Amino acid sequence: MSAETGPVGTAPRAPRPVLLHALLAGLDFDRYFRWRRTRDGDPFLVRFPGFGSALFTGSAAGAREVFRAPADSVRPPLPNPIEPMVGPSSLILTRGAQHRRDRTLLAPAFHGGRIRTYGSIIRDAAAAELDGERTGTPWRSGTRIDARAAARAITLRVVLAVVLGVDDERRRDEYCAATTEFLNTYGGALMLIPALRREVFGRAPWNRFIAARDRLDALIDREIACRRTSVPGTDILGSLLDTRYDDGSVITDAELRDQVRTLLVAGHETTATVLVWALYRLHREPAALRRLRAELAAHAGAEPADIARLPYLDAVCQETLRLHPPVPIVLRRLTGEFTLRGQRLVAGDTMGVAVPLLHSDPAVWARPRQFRPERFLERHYGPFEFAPFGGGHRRCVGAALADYELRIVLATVLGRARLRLSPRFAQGRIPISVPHNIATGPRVAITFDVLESGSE
Ligand code: HEM
Repeated sequence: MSAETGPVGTAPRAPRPVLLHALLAGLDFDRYFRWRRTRDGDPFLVRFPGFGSALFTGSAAGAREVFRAPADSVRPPLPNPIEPMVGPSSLILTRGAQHRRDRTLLAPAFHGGRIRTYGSIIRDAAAAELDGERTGTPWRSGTRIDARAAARAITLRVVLAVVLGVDDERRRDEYCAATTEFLNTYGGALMLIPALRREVFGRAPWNRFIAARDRLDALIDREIACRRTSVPGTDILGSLLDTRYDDGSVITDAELRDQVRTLLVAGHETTATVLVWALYRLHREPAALRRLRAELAAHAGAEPADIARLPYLDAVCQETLRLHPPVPIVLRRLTGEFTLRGQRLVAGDTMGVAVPLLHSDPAVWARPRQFRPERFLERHYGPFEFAPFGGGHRRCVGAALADYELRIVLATVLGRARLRLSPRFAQGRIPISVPHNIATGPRVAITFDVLESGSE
């Protein structure tokens, strides 16, 4: 529900004390959501101080209702914590006719056939990280790897190549530095407390964020200006410059800048987080790791497109996305009346899918807390049971790229290196997930020790 209107009709009230609930959700939202489902059933209302409330469902029946809501009856909630990062023209934030128009422009650049041409770029990006191109330190036995830093470096390299065609070292370094600084200056506090978004004598966190965003925008603007006067290129920017809206007009520079920034942000932290969790889970489950290694060994030297089709590799990626969806909540704000799981909502109310709950619904998933990729070989799960990329008319536009990238990077890393979780992570509790910019990921930096690597 909107903060202004409060609950209507039969909809439940936000639990009190509000701040205590916000604190519990902030400390470990996964656990908080599970507790709320057990206590209140499905759906339940959660209040986000500063952003209003949302009625959440974590069931397949509820997800079906949310994802099937007519496109004109919903829009993204505003204010939105990521708005300063992606900008007002971002596909993530636009609605109605503008969203339809931009989606039609962007979606073809992410179709499966197009994505498959990026196979060698993805494999080379993973290999470059193992060779130590970024750090100067190749993965050799005895090296300790910070999995998030390594995964981010790989996925940033991929997204820069795929979206902007960046393939030379100088430009890559420039973009990597600007994007990383941009992301690092937008911490959890700025994201969740809008009151902090103000300039204070040029020294506040907000000032640093604006300066970093300006630096990244300057690079993007330079790229757009250069491409407008030359051959557009085969990357996603090229395809956006080359395409016209249905009325014959072209995308403006300001809109293009927001879309490019969106793709850089949405397209690498998310995938990087899943890679970290996949490596972590596999190294905690020796049988799964053995089975995957055997499958990869049987297809050593295969083309990326063939690797990406391997069934157990596919199951491992799906099971990781099930247990650790990097975008754990998917929200829709209503423009008219709607009924979610029997609860009446009105215009301005917000409803959402709690993806971790959907992915652990005992009615669908046997032993849901267990990492068991085999479940994806035994049964097909429908789009309202398994929805790491959301659903309906706003389903993640980069899903095919992310799926392809996950499989090829994982295969390249496991094919070239033998790793061991550092002793502190090898046993004990699974780290909790917290928001990192646009995605949630492990709160602590998970590290691996390299036992053996193709770089030696
Ligand atoms: C494992 C990686 C990823 C995950 C789990 C993920 C997940 C999601 C989710 C849950 C949504 C919201 C969908 C909804 O509202 O129903 C979304 C939207 C979006 N994602 Fe992804 N994403 C990933 C990777 C990517 C990549 C690689 C790109 C592009 C390079 C991308 C670009 C976008 C964009 C532009 C949207 C907004 C779509 C719209 O509103 O029409 N994502 N993503």
